[in-house]
Amino acid sequence: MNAIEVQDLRKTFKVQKNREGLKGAFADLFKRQYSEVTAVKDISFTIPQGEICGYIGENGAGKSTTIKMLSGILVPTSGSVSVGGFVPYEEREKFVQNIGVVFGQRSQLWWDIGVIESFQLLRKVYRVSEQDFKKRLDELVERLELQELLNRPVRKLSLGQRMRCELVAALLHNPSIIFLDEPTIGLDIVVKSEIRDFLKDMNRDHGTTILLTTHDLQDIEALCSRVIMLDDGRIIYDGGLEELKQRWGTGREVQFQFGTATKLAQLVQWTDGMPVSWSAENELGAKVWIPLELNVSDVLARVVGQADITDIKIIETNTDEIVRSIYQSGSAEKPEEMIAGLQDEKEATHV
Ligand SMILES: Nc1ncnc2c1ncn2[C@@H]1O[C@H](COP(=O)(O)OP(=O)(O)OP(=O)(O)O)[C@@H](O)[C@H]1O
Repeated sequence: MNAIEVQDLRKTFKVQKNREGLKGAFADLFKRQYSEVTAVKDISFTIPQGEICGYIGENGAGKSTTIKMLSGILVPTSGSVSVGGFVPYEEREKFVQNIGVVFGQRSQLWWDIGVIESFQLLRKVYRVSEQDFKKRLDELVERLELQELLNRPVRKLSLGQRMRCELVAALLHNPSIIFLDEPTIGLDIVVKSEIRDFLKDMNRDHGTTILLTTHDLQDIEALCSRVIMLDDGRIIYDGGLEELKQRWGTGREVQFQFGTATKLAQLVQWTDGMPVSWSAENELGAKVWIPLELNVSDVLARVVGQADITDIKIIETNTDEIVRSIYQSGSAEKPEEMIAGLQDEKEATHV
């Protein structure tokens, strides 16, 4: 069953124009002028129950606007949306029982009261029984190690502590679908990794569907098998992360450490006839760039056994680099000149 179904979804905002100068301000009093901004342009996708899907794009691409329509905060201009079998903006009361939302840049906890009191208030909002609430809270508090924090006012929590509490707040009513809008923003690497582990466990143990927007591609690598990429309100890629890397990756780099001095000319000779490029900082270390069409093992076979190798490292094209190139081109179709451009960039760093 699909947890989320989106068909030709569009959102246009009417933005008031402010005319310049005193005369303009005066004219605005009598006749307002408006322009339109279309943040989401007829997008369609479905997400099956139990999937973790990354939703990425540059600033202003339309990610938050989509999440707001999916969570019932905004009414679409056109198109249809169904989440957990409900139309979010029409059947709000029933709908919210089934979803959880975390906006990393905003809090749903009350600033001046103890964390546990915010949770109690949310229990009432979501109409969770005392018994279910206690069971769920105990589980979440133990898993996220929040025991010490429950009686502190939210304003006295660190960002990492607050974010862990935000997750509990969004999950107290045991929703089957959660929307996370930049849940790791501003967090240190340790808290980021704790939150990723927690989300992974929750998805595995409860089959929770997760739609995650983030600018941190490590969140995507750690959690998502699928990624939807948005550019200027349109979907430019929807598919596997591995597939994206394969489609856009230009090759791999293999780094060698040698036990005894090995000349660059010797390495070049061993791989003679192969379209690879070698570079070396000294005679005890060298790296080779291998294009995708060539097997790494074929190159290794030429070197291993001949050279005195103490260490080998294989480095795939970095995901950040791939995604940056796609954002820049505005399309996930791989234009030949883009490949050539990336290749030139790579080759500039190799001899
Ligand atoms: N309430 C609004 N009124 C007018 N324009 C808006 C409104 N909300 C968003 N927009 C515009 O819609 C576009 C998409 O914004 P949105 O916040 O959805 O992008 P985003 O991908 O979430 O960006 P970011 O990564 O910066 O959060 C932007 O041009 C933004 O200025």
